[in-house]
Amino acid sequence: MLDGKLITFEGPEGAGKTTVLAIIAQRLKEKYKAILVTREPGGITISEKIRDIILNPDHIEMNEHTEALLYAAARSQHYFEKIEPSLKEGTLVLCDRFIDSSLAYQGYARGLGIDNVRKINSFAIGDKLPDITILFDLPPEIGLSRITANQERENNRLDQEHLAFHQKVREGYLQLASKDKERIVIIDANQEITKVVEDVWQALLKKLI
Ligand SMILES: Nc1ncnc2c1ncn2[C@@H]1O[C@H](COP(=O)(O)OP(=O)(O)OP(=O)(O)O)[C@@H](O)[C@H]1O
Ligand SMILES: Cc1cn([C@H]2C[C@H](O)[C@@H](COP(=O)(O)O)O2)c(=O)[nH]c1=O
Repeated sequence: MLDGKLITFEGPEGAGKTTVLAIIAQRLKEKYKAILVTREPGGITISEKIRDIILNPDHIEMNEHTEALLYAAARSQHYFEKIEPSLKEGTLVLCDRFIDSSLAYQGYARGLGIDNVRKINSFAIGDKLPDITILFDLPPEIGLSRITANQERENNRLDQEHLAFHQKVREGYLQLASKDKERIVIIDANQEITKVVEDVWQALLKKLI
């Protein structure tokens, strides 16, 4: 059996990743038998528990090294318990955030250094990278205003960071994309949702054919 593919959805807060991923997953189900939708940090019991620790807004004392290590620990368990076995069964895995979040948030915006965060992740999951990454790009103030308007969304510890931090996250992502044009496709997320969905769909079709 052919191995599946790992497709990751990345971008700053409120970029529309989760909303668009759900619509794209529905469409892909018409073409592919096996689709798995998952997320980071989380996706399985242990990693969801780590998520609760990392994102708890009361944990303001968490230092940036602990934060980076916890994201990597959650990823290791998620990858080996859920993602890798699914890929081996030929499943198309759609993951809401993955390693590029750690590189952009912890490596670039927190200032730990992209290479240091790569090393932690290399210990956690080896040299695994997504096959395709969709990067939702938009000015952070627009993403943040979207999540503030969404009453149902829980406010997490990273949402509370100042605008300059979220601007750095965006810069970090764009820097990663400029160095890996083959894997990372930038989508303008500051458009009507239907247009964003269509752009993501076309990008995926091109890569999956
Ligand atoms: N293109 C869009 N235009 C306007 N509003 C949007 C658009 N895409 C998503 N939204 C709205 O913005 C909010 C955030 O969307 P969503 O949760 O999908 O983003 P996200 O990238 O997953 O965010 P986060 O990573 O912060 O959880 C939701 O209320 C959603 O309905
Ligand atoms: C995987 C990962 C995530 N983050 C940050 C990005 C967000 O602020 C939260 C996750 O919340 P979401 O609503 O599920 O998007 O965690 C990070 O900093 N580093 C990572 O590796």
